[in-house]
Amino acid sequence: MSAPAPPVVELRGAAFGYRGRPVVSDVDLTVRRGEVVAVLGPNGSGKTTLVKGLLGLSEHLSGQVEVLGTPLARLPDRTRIGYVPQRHTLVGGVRATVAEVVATGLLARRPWYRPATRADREAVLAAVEAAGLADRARFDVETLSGGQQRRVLIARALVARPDVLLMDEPTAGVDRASQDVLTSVLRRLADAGTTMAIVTHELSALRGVVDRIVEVDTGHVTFDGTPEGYAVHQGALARSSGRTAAR
Ligand SMILES: Nc1ncnc2c1ncn2[C@@H]1O[C@H](COP(=O)(O)OP(=O)(O)OP(=O)(O)O)[C@@H](O)[C@H]1O
Repeated sequence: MSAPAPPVVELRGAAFGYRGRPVVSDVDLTVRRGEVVAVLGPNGSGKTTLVKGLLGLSEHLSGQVEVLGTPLARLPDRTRIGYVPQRHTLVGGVRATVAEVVATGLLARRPWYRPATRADREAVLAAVEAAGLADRARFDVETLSGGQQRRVLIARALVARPDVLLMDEPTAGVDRASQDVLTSVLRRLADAGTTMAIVTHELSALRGVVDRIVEVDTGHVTFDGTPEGYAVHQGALARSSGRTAAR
């Protein structure tokens, strides 16, 4: 058997929250290179707080958090983590093309006043293409659908070639056809070996994309295993509560 891939994200007894109050706690979680993990759970269970904790956007209150072997607080380069936030589209007063918005994903590495290099432009085109938007690169983002705008945000997160991509409900709130396109983009990224943690309520949209499921309930990880194992876990829960398993 080959050795397991190296961990990209490693949490041991970690707690995250706001203003000193934990929302998620006792989290033990290892995400290895190339894994695609779905983070599931009821509304308000702490999924977003957990993901934001890896970005320094919620407070890290206790336990160990390492990204690529470096404690989070000492991580020198946050562009190693890509992030697609929840419920965001790009409407607003600023007019910009798809390529321009995606290029802003490189600004954390390159100050705005230094001209873009050829490598930067190639990285932008590669990210736009990975998001299935090659034919829209020169379009104003405000002319795009909500699902296409979501893909612009995925491209913006990808352009700095992060070691792990964190996404908060990437398929929520878009119509079925856009959801299918988003799913195929995520599948291509997974096939290319992109490490991803995806918060979602729509596991069915990610069938065949995720290879592991982490369930968060009332601030704790209550399941961590394969999609098949999760189906068994849900069935057992339904039986123990006297309900028939949802089909
Ligand atoms: N900025 C904040 N300050 C204080 N409390 C917050 C903040 N953001 C979220 N919370 C609280 O943390 C708890 C968990 O919220 P969180 O958004 O992490 O849950 P979630 O599982 O992602 O929910 P959903 O599925 O609805 O997005 C909630 O009680 C929420 O009110």
